Amino acid sequence: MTPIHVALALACKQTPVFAATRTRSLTDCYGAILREDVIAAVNVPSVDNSAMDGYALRLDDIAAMPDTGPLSIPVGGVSLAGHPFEGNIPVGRAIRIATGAAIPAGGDAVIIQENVTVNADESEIRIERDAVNRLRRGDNIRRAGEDVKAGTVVLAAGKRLRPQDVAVAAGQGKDSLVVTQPLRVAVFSTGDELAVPGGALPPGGIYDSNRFAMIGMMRAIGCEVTDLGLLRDDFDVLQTALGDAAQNHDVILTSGGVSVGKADLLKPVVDSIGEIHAWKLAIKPGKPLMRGKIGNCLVLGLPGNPVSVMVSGLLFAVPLLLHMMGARGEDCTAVRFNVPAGFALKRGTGRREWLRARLHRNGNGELVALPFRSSSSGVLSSMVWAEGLIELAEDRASVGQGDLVEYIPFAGLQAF
Ligand SMILES: Nc1nc2c(c(=O)[nH]1)N[C@H]1C(S)=C(S)[C@@H](COP(=O)(O)OP(=O)(O)OC[C@H]3O[C@@H](n4cnc5c(N)ncnc54)[C@H](O)[C@@H]3O)O[C@H]1N2
Ligand code: MOO
Repeated sequence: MTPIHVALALACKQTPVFAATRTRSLTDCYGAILREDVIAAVNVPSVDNSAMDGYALRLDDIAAMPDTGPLSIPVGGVSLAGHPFEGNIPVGRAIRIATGAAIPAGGDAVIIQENVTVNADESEIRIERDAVNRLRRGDNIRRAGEDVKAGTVVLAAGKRLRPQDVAVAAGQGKDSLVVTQPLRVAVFSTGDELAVPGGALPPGGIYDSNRFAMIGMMRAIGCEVTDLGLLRDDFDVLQTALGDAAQNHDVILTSGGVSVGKADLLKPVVDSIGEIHAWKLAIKPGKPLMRGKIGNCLVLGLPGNPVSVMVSGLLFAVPLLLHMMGARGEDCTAVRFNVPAGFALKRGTGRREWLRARLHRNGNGELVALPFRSSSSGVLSSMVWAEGLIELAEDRASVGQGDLVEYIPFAGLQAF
């Protein structure tokens, strides 16, 4: 059995980054993998501007005014966002200024309007002495380039584009970006005991749920999914289906049929028309995971148990596919943090294990991680109950109450 980090590193090494890219308009880029560096063309903000509604002042003029009592300063003009005050601030004057408006030449501080009193015809402001004393150079001024400096890389190739990333590209005047073309992923389930949802359930049967977990995970990472349905445990059926799918897909993702039973045909089928690279991982759940290739098409055979299909999908298939799409390291790995355990357990070592978990505030107001009542890989409702996973390293033999455990919130995984 191979540790998952070894298997994943090897799989990434043996799986080239998908070459096909395309230029998409910004609103079609959410969730896609950026394949170009975006270099800032302009400073943001483009000029020094005001962070607040108020009055732009020349502090040297103020220094030359009486140093006791309130100050009365005539208003010499207006600077609005999109309608700057032209020229220098006249000596001894203040300029009324709006948030986002350019600081007029000579202005070196903005006093917010709440801190001044304006006379009836708005021709003069009065500033109390304590407010005068608090004035500092640069107050409420956002400097040109303070957010983004022209010439710097604002988005690096390999980034999985979130709303803020797309927004920053827009802030640079871009209306499109070069992103990875969606991977074409064929998905199917295998198993004679399975019935298609919507149809009748034969005695002893079970509805095919795995396909819907797989399709959801693939869609969530931006793949173009072909749903190939449910296939019987039959060598010829599987060979034909896999062979056909490999012709026009980049990835085939299947569930079931990868263990060691007689009906577990995925491995011999892939062997007969392609190659097998690896098929047993030191993980729980999800141990019998098959990775292979038919022509140029990557084949991932996930184990049939419903929790196994999700856990191995989230922690192996998804990171591998993101790597294929050109995602950079941190966008392929799960976010995790240490939390005290609200439970205790002993376990056999050798496999990395994920418990379905939730964070819970205990009697002392402390946040602790709690596992689901069952760790069986057949209990899909555990995934519905859970809000994340507790990860136990291969060599961890026990967890005591209050010991730190690694917690991966579902939101920290890429397929949510
Ligand atoms: N002798 C051994 N038996 C098993 C081993 C082993 O090492 N030696 N590994 C176990 C582990 S761990 C897993 S995981 C499963 C994986 O087996 P398969 O991938 O071949 O999956 P199946 O046998 O087809 O199904 C397992 C289980 O999951 C249910 N299932 C399958 N597909 C679906 C679906 N689409 N929707 C809902 N449920 C599904 C199926 O009915 C079985 O109950 O093998 C163990 N056995
Ligand atoms: O690997 Mo199996 O997935 O433990 O149930």
